[in-house]
Amino acid sequence: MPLLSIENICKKYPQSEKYALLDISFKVPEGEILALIGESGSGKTSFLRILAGLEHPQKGTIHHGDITFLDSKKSLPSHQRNLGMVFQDYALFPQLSVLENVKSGINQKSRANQKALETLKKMGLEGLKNKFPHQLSGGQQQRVALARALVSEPQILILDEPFRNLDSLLKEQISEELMEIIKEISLTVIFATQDSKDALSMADKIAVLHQGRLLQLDSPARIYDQPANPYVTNMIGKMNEIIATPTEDGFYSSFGFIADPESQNYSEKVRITFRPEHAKIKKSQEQPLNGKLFRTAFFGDHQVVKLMDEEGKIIDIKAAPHRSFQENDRLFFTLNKYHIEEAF
Ligand SMILES: Nc1ncnc2c1ncn2[C@@H]1O[C@H](COP(=O)(O)OP(=O)(O)OP(=O)(O)O)[C@@H](O)[C@H]1O
Repeated sequence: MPLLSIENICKKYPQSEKYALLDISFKVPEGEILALIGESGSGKTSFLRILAGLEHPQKGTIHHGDITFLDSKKSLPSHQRNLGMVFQDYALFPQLSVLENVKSGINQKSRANQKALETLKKMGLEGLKNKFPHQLSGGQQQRVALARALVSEPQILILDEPFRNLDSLLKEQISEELMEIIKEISLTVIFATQDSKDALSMADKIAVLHQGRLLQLDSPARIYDQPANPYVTNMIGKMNEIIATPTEDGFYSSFGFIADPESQNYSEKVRITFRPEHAKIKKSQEQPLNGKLFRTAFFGDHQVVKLMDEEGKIIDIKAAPHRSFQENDRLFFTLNKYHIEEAF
């Protein structure tokens, strides 16, 4: 089983004072889909380019099974790493037809035409084979770029923000197609994204990058439920935070009382954090927790209710889409799941 093993990658660009990547180490088992998530400038593209052999770090090693991609003595040329790549702007050759573009992804020239045609067919692109990139929509260009990346049957697929330029409908369609292909051929995939929803829904593991450092690498569920620190928490969806004071049988907060014998384990103020879906708006007013309705935001299949305390602090609660609320209403809620930690 070729395991992709990355150790201690450090990258600093000339004329830059900061490291773009600092001591990045992790492993990706064969067939796993890993999402690299981080805001702009966190180092995602730099990492993918190093993995692809297009950029060289100051330090670090990369092995794929028993093949050395990179160590202190050598760097295997990109075309010998058996990987496919799709970058943000697709990088299709404008002067080449779709067929020629896909053929350019094949190193071995024998049967190149036949292979390229087979790949185009598999991806439903056969009818476009004589068109040029400027005659294609963004979604079609994306598919051609993907066809070119897959035509050589790589073992690793690298995608840099593959859905950035696509509208949400097309994004869903292409990501589903991509998942099907990936499952069929058991590819190892590493994709960069700034969108936590893409990372959570598509990846087996998520690696969170911040200022060139790897903050957490975990399954989507663990990253979501047990973020390692406040940065990861905020990167992956909304997390509400309430500061509360422990008493004998619970916690007092600006949104009311949270009955919980756990409070006995705390003597100082605590931070109570919870996701919007872990609170529930109740019809009954006999709940100790409540807030004034500040605003609702409608998302089709759900709405987010924003409640405010007396000090103007706002929390988000997910609610069914059809429930109607009036601004300034006092709404009562319960907490189903939350995390407690010392506040200071
Ligand atoms: N060729 C370069 N020369 C100098 N600095 C660079 C170069 N490429 C990237 N950097 C710097 O390295 C850091 C990481 O950039 P990188 O492009 O890897 O981040 P990113 O997470 O991919 O961002 P984005 O999502 O905007 O593409 C940034 O501070 C960036 O300015």
